[in-house]
Amino acid sequence: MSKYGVMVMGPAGVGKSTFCAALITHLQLNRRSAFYVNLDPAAEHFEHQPDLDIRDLISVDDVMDELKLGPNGGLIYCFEFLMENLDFLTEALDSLTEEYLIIFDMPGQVELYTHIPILPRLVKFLTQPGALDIRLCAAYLLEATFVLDRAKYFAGSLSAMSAMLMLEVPHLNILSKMDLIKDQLRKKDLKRFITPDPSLLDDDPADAGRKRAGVTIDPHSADPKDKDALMSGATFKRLNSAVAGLLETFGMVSYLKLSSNDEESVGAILSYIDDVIQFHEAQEPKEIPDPEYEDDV
Ligand SMILES: Nc1nc2c(ncn2[C@@H]2O[C@H](COP(=O)(O)OP(=O)(O)OP(=O)(O)O)[C@@H](O)[C@H]2O)c(=O)[nH]1
Ligand SMILES: [Mg+2]
Repeated sequence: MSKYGVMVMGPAGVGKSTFCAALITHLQLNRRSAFYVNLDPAAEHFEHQPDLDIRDLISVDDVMDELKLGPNGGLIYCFEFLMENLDFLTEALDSLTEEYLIIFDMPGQVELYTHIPILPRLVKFLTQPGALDIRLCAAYLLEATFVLDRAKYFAGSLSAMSAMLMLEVPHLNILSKMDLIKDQLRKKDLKRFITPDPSLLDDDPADAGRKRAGVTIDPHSADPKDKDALMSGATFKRLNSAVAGLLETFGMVSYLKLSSNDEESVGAILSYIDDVIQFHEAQEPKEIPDPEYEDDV
């Protein structure tokens, strides 16, 4: 029996847990079953109590105290510990039927997505045919306010693509917190961010702002405190163009829009999730009770 799941990932504070909560609420309202797995050992508050919680296996505070690690080292240790105790996941997930959407709420440390090969191992374990065999997709969130800073937006898109290449499961990129920017961008402009458009770097409002203010930048400034020079010099521009060119060449990244406080928006993302994991194909047709015959039984 197949199982179905989504792994909600992305940098710190992008709205992963809020999205998980909104998704669970939406599923409940639509009479669907969710199984919420918290894999963030440092998480503290939940709108919906997790059905399975990594904090019941290992506590990041204990790890930091006992092993004298900082928060990021502590998190990596917790994940290595989880990988050595995979029964913790198998025992809880094995009996779930195909009706459930298993929602994995991931931590925000970027180290987890880029520096170490733990996530690909975890995903392989969860999706392995003949074992848990979860049809899993990744939902990678990037905060929509990033589009207001072109360099940040392209760097974020590069991190999304890197996660995509690393995990090898169906992948949805999502611009979260759209409500924060919807009044600041015209629809036409937003389109250029939905699929990263390298020409965005040619009309960076930050450049125009500097020009208007008559600020001249010394791109060769040696003073590391001269952040404006570093972040707008010719070398930085070449780097951003290279990143934008790379994203265009691969042509893999495009975004869906999400406002977690808008149920319609959450529902739309859920239909994409359902589609990529082919959730509906596996559902048994449900028998709808017919009141005419109920009395005969
Ligand atoms: N305006 C707005 N704020 C949001 C939205 N989603 C989340 N937030 C806010 O963003 C902050 C961070 O949200 P979380 O859901 O905790 O983010 P996270 O990605 O789980 O954070 P970490 O687990 O610490 O990496 C909170 O203050 C949320 O209320 C959204 O769609 N719109
Ligand atoms: Mg969170």
